[in-house]
Amino acid sequence: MRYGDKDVLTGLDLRIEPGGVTALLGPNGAGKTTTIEILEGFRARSGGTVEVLGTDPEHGDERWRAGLGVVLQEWRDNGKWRVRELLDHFGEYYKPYAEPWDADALLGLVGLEAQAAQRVQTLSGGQRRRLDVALGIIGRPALLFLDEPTTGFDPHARREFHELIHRLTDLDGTTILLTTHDLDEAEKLAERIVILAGGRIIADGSPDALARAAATTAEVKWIQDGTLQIHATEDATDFVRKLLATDDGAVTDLEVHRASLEDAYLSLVADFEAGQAESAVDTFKEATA
Ligand SMILES: Nc1ncnc2c1ncn2[C@@H]1O[C@H](COP(=O)(O)OP(=O)(O)OP(=O)(O)O)[C@@H](O)[C@H]1O
Repeated sequence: MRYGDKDVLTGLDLRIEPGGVTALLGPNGAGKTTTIEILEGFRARSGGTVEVLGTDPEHGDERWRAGLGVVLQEWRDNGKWRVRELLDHFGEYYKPYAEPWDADALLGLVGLEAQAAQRVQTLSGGQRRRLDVALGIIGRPALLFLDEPTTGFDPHARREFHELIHRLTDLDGTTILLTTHDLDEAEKLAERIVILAGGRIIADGSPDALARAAATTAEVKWIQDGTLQIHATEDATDFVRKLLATDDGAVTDLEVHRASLEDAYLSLVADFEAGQAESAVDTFKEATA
């Protein structure tokens, strides 16, 4: 994908099997929204091949679109509608292609029964987001896209939303692709995490596999002659053994810190924000290779 003369996605190669939750993770501006907009058929790509539910999104017809659920980052339309009426109305659109959710059953699923008769514009942020999800799944999509679904949520609303996502994945075998820049959220929700940075995928795997891969580098810190020393090593035990064998008592305050996936990811984001995209990607890849 290229905007003007700026390449935003370069060589992104991704295949997602049906079922489960995949999180597309990456720092601000990594290209997550661009990627899912291309997959949703909302944005024309500059090149490459894309197939979603067996169809090129650029040529997807209404039947194809009815198989997708889309929850965009933010939208504020339909404020005057009442919640249940809006769901009934949207459900009608799906009838030629699918048996849509019954509005009341769906309100129960997303926890908005008490707001059924309320106008959309009077909902809280978290309630509005749950309505967005209800609208996204009302046609029982095979594939649901969620773009940064919990941005702006307080911790309680975030936890409730995570429970909702878990309930959804148990239903109808819905496949979910969500974007987030919150690693913690990705680890909680997804079976697979795909990290996008610098226009390409720099890590791809289960949260456990990525965490194990990232934990290979350890940081050893100590004070010697009043000066803080830091050394990164893959074999901390061997390094420490050699250090202490030669220290003559000058080494104090020895600490070994094993890098977590979060450490590797946070340093990637910090380097990105400092404009050091290339070296950030290389360091992260070394840590998770
Ligand atoms: N319509 C556009 N025209 C020009 N550049 C764009 C356009 N849309 C996005 N970009 C640029 O493309 C890059 C990727 O943007 P995108 O919104 O896909 O990132 P993102 O990973 O979703 O970021 P965020 O986490 O901030 O939402 C950014 O550098 C952005 O400035």
